[in-house]
Amino acid sequence: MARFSPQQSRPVHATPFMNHSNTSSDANYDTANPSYIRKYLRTYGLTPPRAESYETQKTRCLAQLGLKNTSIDKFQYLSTLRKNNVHLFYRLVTDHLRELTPLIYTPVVGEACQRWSEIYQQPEGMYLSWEDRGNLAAVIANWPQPNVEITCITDGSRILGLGDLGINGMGIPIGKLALYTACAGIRPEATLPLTLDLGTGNKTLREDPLYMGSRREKISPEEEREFMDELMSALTERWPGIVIQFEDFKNPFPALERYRDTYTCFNDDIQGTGAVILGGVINAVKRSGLPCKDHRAVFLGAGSAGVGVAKQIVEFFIREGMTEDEARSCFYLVDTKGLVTADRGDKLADHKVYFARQDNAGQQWKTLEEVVNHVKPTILMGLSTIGGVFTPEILRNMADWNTTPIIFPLSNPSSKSECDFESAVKYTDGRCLFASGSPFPNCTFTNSAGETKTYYPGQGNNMYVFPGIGLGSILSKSVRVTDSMIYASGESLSAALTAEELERGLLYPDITRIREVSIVVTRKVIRAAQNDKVDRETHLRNMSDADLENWIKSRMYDPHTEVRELEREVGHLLSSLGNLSPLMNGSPPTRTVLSCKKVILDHDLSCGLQDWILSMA
Ligand SMILES: O=C([O-])CC(=O)C(=O)O
Ligand SMILES: [Mg+2]
Repeated sequence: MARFSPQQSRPVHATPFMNHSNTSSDANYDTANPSYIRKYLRTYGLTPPRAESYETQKTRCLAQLGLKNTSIDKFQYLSTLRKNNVHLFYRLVTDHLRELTPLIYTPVVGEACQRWSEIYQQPEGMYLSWEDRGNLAAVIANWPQPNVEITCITDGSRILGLGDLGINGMGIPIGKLALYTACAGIRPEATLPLTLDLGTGNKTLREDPLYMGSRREKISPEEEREFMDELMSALTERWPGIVIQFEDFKNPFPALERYRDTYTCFNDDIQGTGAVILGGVINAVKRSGLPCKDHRAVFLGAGSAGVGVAKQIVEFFIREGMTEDEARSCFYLVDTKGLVTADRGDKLADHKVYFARQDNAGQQWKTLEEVVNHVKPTILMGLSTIGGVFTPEILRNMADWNTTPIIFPLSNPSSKSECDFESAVKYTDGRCLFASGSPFPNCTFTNSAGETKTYYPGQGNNMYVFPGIGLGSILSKSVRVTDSMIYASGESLSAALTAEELERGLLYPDITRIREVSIVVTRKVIRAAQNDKVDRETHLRNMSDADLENWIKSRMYDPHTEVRELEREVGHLLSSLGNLSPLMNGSPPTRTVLSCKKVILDHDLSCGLQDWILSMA
């Protein structure tokens, strides 16, 4: 089926779902379409007469966005734009990544999720409930797009650092997949946002009359496993090879362990966050001038992200020549009970055991302050979801102990960040190497030597790697997402900075270059898949790096060329139609008849030759 068929464009839509934002159907009403395209699409007369340039459309959209007073108003405006004109939405986002990603993704998406049931306006993505078990394949069959390549799934049980938001977490899969499209060019209609309604432990939500999910308590882990087994097989049955990203599960380890060897899946919070921080840490360690073995890292937060990040850095230290034990001993994880030690007296969750300290000689440190004073770390990581917990005193101490303290407050959204950029710069006298999960503005600061400078924060957000992990897995047709593919995404990110970015002291590439960076990340992910022999698109193995990058680029959706694609398609159709008349004399070759038949069927043409051609084939 052609992408833009007249059938889809008829004002009477077959199902209400035809309008959801992951279809391109409403782009048929693009005010940029010239009149012959409108006639072909049968939308002529249904939009204002003038065919506009993108510049005009952009001016109008940005002006309208500027009239919205609150972040939620802006979020909703952009959601509606995505629904009404998906290509225009992505043109705007790719042209204004710095300004618009915070509105469609972290941090505003966090507020949108908190208020999802209140602000809900239109269907986007799929919701699957515990009540649907046994019938998941039938429900999934309702999704109107035939060629889904990637899905992002949440059960809403740990949305960013905001806790259990139940089905209100839907903003997250939608936001993540919008970045897959904007940053890595995965076609919008090839993405499926998926939220599982498996109950919620959030009593306030269960009692909220507007809450749109089921009122049950969260199902048991055994029930969840049964549901997930059915879901994984239903998804791959309908879309063989689909890439499955798990997101914001309260306990993400069981699903990852259970499915990582049998499905093309990964967990963004463990692996994506791990890889993106790896990328920033490689650069920060280099910048610090200290060898890996002299680093000591305190992690506040020993959940999925904390452990995921620490493990990626252990791998980096090992690759730099340390033994695994030496590498592991550089890490001090702190949870709500204090430093994670083997003899603390409580039963440690499985994922914490690897990092439990054995060298504490029976002593326990209960608070972050105590641990930090004991360890005097070179690296301070925040994955705790406790806003402001990196106090001025802790930051000052970090600056006393280190020439270039590495400070990464990674919790999202901004309100949960362990400190803001300005405080980090101020209390370390401008010497910190900084990255946060959510964006912060630049700041200008005069240090104790009287030098005034503009400082640029790093945004160590997984948006730098997950688009490339996803695209690399799709294009290489990987049967699994291996550890080396994840590592490669972070390592390639660290090497992607330009000379100018290094000069500015950045740890991550400028966000405006993210599409370019995603191509490099994708190439490295594909190469890692090839090394691990999990790729099924084996003809890519023999391509040079330059050819592979060009090929990746050629496979990426570019919202700016969509109108031209449509013009090409219609041009092709018109010339095919032009070829029909000579066929009336004598019997045409079968190949020509078949191609005409295809044109007719694809485009639902009702021309006079239709019956004749169909009868010949
Ligand atoms: O969504 C984000 O910005 C990063 C992330 O995965 C999380 O905080 O859970
Ligand atoms: Mg997440």
